[in-house]
Amino acid sequence: MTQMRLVVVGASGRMGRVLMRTISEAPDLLLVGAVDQPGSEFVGRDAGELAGLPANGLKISDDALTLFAAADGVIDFTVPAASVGYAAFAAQARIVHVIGTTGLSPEDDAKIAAAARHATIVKSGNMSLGVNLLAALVRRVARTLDEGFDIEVLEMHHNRKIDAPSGTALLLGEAAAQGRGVTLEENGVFSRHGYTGPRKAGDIGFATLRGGTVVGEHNVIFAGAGERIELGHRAEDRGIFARGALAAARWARGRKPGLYSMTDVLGLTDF
Ligand SMILES: NC(=O)C1=CN([C@@H]2O[C@H](COP(=O)(O)OP(=O)(O)OC[C@H]3O[C@@H](n4cnc5c(N)ncnc54)[C@H](OP(=O)(O)O)[C@@H]3O)[C@@H](O)[C@H]2O)C=CC1
Ligand SMILES: O=C(O)C1=N[C@H](C(=O)O)C[C@H](O)C1
Repeated sequence: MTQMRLVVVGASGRMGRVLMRTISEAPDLLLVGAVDQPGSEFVGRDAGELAGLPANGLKISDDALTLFAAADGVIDFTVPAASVGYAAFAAQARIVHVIGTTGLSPEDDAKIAAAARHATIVKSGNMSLGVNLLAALVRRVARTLDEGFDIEVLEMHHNRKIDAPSGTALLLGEAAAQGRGVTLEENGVFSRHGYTGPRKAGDIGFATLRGGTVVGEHNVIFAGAGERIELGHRAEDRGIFARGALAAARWARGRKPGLYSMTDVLGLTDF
């Protein structure tokens, strides 16, 4: 098969740079475009140099649609409003769109689902193999344990992160809710402060820590009477997210339009 031609949007971001480096190491992938938002100081700069590589002659562009028209896929770790716009462009170009962006609202998700009528979209709050395997384990454990075990999701990230709780924490909370046969909308508790009263049986609690340069740490705690089960994941390097996103792009190539998750990509549906 020919090389898959990819555009990275949010190219100057923490993930954008790692993605461009990871693509340069993959013989089956070709970086054909690198995009930042109009007005960005990085537009016009060499994409290779931005990624810490030798110059590659590819200039950072703010014209996403033109680049999408000549590509097979786009890899997107940006901000919600940008990802919604890029999904519409990907639908116009009928290409693969891998979305790692977190913090999307239900309205954003509805627009992405609409774009998936024409684009092949893979979206996940965490693209790593480890976290998606963890989610499958959480679903399984939650199915076994009853409300005698309180479920709490704890996460820590670097001090530049702008959304909370993390997309991964929500993904893990959803897995716990699914396992228990309930919904996060009804059972999720996202903040506690002041005179809260005792914990309600069946709640799925979230706690958020921010500080330093932590790439991403998640723990799901099942706290019972006299014992506690803890399942966790520590991301040590953003390369795990980039490799997962590129695996998703390869998997989605040639697949019919639709909205897919990393569970589909990794074949964990029946776990
Ligand atoms: N699913 C997963 O596995 C992972 C998800 N993430 C998520 O990915 C997202 C990005 O994370 P991170 O790289 O750390 O964040 P950064 O802030 O470092 O990068 C985001 C980039 O997107 C750019 N951007 C903003 N708007 C646009 C636009 N309209 N077009 C193009 N680029 C735009 C920003 O540019 P500017 O600075 O000019 O605003 C910035 O360069 C977050 O939502 C994060 O939670 C992160 C890691 C893993
Ligand atoms: O913003 C980040 O950095 C990360 N975001 C994702 C999330 O919100 O879960 C994934 C990863 O944990 C890093």
